[in-house]
Amino acid sequence: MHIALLAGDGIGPEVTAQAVKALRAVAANGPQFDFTEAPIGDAAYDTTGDPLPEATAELAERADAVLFGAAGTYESDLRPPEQRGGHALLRLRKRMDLFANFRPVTAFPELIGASTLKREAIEGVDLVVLRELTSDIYFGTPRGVHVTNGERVGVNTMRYTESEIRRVAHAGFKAAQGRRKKLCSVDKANVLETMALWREVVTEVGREYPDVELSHLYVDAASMHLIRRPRDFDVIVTGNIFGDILSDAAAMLTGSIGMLPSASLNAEGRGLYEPVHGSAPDIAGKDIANPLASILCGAMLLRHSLGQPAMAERIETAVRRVLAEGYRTGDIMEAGATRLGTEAMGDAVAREIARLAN
Ligand SMILES: NC(=O)C1=CN([C@@H]2O[C@H](COP(=O)(O)OP(=O)(O)OC[C@H]3O[C@@H](n4cnc5c(N)ncnc54)[C@H](O)[C@@H]3O)[C@@H](O)[C@H]2O)C=CC1
Ligand SMILES: CC(C)CC(=O)C(=O)O
Ligand SMILES: [Mg+2]
Repeated sequence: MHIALLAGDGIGPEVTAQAVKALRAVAANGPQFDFTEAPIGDAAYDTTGDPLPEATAELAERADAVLFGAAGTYESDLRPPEQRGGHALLRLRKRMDLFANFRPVTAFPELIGASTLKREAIEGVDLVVLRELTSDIYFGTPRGVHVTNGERVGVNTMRYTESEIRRVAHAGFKAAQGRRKKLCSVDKANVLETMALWREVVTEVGREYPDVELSHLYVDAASMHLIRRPRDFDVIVTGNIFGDILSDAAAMLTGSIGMLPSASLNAEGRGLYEPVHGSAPDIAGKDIANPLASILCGAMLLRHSLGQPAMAERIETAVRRVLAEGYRTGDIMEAGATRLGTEAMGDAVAREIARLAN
């Protein structure tokens, strides 16, 4: 089984190295994985002039699955889009048609104390943000900056076609059917025509899933309810920009953004697995980033792309055990715990995986 490894920028290479460690540990007595590395983001732009070289895109398309780190830095974010590290990821998502981005938000009991929120609010939180990933204001045209009446005008276009909404809605209802059968669609239908269409189409699709309880929230209120009563949510389906923002907020229910993995899937079930966090330039190169989001991406990859649910579970159990033993990276540190660096946390998880195999 062939995994394309696109580590990218900042903490991307540090955390994906730990995910690879976990995947190698879990495969020690079973099918082996071949990893092929390829450049993406600033690292690729600096050497090839393109943040998404054609060879990288082709490798990602050919592989059984893609393990991605993070792309972009604050410097490259200010360049024209085609030179930005982060833009490379948008292009790859579009090219592979990875429209369904599943972002599970699980409050590990061991980490309740690491959250800034009250225990009563987050105990038992288990929800999924399903973010549409290939359309919306991130891709709509016209876009750009032009001069009108002597001043600069920035333009982006929020745009959704009916079929784009329909397919992600189906993915949301199906995901809810496999869970607690509740789907909350988040939009801004009171102000945006795009989002009025979103609500209409999700409601239509909902008629095909009478066993799923459908609710709707506006994104502003949803962000409040998500923090106030997170346990009420099962699956949240939303557009690209709202899902981007809501999932970072939801990360704090788990203690840290360093805990959130994600799977970006297309209609054929092909997937790219990426932590929800970015390249974190403020902590890059210091061996302090939390690798658990990336390691948990490895588990999602095994489950969704490689058909290895037992192996996926072994990685997840190992993560839980390491947390139960009191090991923490700085972002989830609490009194009485043992602080580990990125590498040491990866080693601890790999060790636990090996123990589980015996
Ligand atoms: N998927 C991707 O490749 C993404 C790339 N980006 C890019 O990353 C760069 C930084 O963006 P930010 O807005 O600062 O978001 P970020 O997610 O990289 O960092 C936000 C904050 O969370 C912390 N953090 C993130 N991941 C962590 C981890 N694993 N362990 C411990 N702490 C962690 C960082 O230190 C920082 O304080 C930008 O250039 C941005 O464009 C941002 C989001 C996603
Ligand atoms: C494409 C990324 C740079 C934007 C982001 O924050 C994300 O996809 O979560
Ligand atoms: Mg984001």
